[in-house]
Amino acid sequence: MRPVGSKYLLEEPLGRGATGTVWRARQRETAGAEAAVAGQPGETVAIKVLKEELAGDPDIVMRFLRERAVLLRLTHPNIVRVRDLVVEGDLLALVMDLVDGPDLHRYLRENGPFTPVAASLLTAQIADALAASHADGVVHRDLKPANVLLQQYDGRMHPMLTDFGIARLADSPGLTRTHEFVGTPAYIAPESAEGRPQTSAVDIYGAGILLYELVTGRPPFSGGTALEVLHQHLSAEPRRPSTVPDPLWTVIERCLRKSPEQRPSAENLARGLRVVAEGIGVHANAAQIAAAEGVGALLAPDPAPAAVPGVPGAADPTQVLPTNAPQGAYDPNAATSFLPHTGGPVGAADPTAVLPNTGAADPTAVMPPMPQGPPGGQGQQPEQPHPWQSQLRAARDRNEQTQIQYLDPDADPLRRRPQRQAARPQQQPRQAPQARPQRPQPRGQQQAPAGYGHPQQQPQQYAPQQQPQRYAPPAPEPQRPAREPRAPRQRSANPMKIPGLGCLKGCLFTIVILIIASWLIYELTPLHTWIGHGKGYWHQVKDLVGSVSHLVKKLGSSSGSGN
Ligand SMILES: Nc1ncnc2c1ncn2[C@@H]1O[C@H](COP(=O)(O)OP(=O)(O)OP(=O)(O)O)[C@@H](O)[C@H]1O
Repeated sequence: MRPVGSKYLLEEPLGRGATGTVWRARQRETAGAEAAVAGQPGETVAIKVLKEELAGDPDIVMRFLRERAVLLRLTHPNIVRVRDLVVEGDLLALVMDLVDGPDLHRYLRENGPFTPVAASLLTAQIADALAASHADGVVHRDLKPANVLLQQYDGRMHPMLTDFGIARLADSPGLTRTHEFVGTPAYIAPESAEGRPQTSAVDIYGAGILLYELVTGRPPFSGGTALEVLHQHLSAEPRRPSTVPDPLWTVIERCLRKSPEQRPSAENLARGLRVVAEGIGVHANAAQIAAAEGVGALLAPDPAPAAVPGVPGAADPTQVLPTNAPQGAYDPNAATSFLPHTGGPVGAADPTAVLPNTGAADPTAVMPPMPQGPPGGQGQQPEQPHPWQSQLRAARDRNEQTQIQYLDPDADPLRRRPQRQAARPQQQPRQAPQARPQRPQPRGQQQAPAGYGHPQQQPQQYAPQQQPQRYAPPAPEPQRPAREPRAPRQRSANPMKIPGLGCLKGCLFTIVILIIASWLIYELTPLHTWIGHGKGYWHQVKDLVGSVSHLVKKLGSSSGSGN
């Protein structure tokens, strides 16, 4: 167990995000006066320990300290309370109330979409939290289901917005120097994607995406890469799913307006959603139905939206399309990313939309600093590729160089033995493996949080977005089984070993057989009386050998004298 400051002990990690790791922790002693909640020894809390990249930046530490008061004073029934901030050496940590329950992203994944009524009521509470924070001048900027925790009490689920101010902290001058900003591509408002000035309306856009995801199970904009998703935020209109009632669609559509000035205020959003929930419920009366149908009139924009101070590139309306592009199938629920800005017009990013496929990128990665262009990017030569494009190209080139291809073992120069043979036709690269099978979704009745209406009759199973066809490295060769230790060589049945004789062994054996056979024939037949006149076999053989050698000698001497 690791101590955090003198007052807390980290017990076990609850999860990891882009900005840090959240731990279940225990209070050792009562916190000092600087904490918003003193707490009691033994009390369990949640502590978000910020990443070293953040904690190691003096600008961020300064901002952390400056924002302390804002973070500690944000209290609302639908906001996870920050109890204390710990700055100690290179450690920055936020001590929060521990929420006993899943986050909304996990809940959706496990239970499928909500009914329109349940989705409206849940989002209304999130809008309440936003209204309170916007009134205090705090913009969340990273609204997404993973940042909504579902607290369970009294058998009900109660949404609690967390990670308030984290985006704001991470967006300190320390990071803006590097032309980066914080966000999650599936939930990023168009103005954030373009690096335009941001206001509290970015949270309304996030609420619209979240509401859409609650009723359909997926966010409205998807694509193969983060860049594609961002393009859609900028230019595509969300498609209306057939299951969404008219009044609810009016609310979603207004939240997802490209122009921030046309989105409702958080307060009006909360009110509108409650009117919709009443009007689309099965027990709605005529007046409620009529009110829901007229919800558009309630969704007035905020006349004085809270501005996001010090947004990178806020002064540069030409900055477009940031992405850290997890280049591979894009996960809409990827963690918050630090996204580098690009310069150049929107269209300039089009060629780079075909991004090199580097596989699953670490969604928590902080992109390397981008070289600074001229202030505002205004003076940039149109023909010069933006550093971001150059970086993409370099990554693509690297990829091409290191492309993995199946190599026929016979064609492998490291394995091939020098031998003459006709050139083989080159083997085709192997087919990419089939897409991974989808995880089986939990079946059975969907359980909506109590208090949010009944589950849908036919709960739509949440399914991850269809991943587009993409290059996949070939399947690794199946691992060869480890070679069995070689079995001791089988000895021949004939234990006799005559070194150097080789196949003569058989001849020798044949001669022995012939000798034995001739001996038997000589002894057992009348041959010995006819030929040998009673002499024994060996005697006869000796005589025979003697007369043969005599004959050979005689022949030799006669041929010698003849010469
Ligand atoms: N106060 C809390 N009480 C209990 N669990 C929490 C609390 N805050 C966060 N968690 C859990 O910790 C995990 C990580 O949280 P974190 O906010 O770091 O991740 P995230 O929101 O998924 O990522 P990102 O930083 O990209 O927004 C989540 O699964 C969340 O459910």
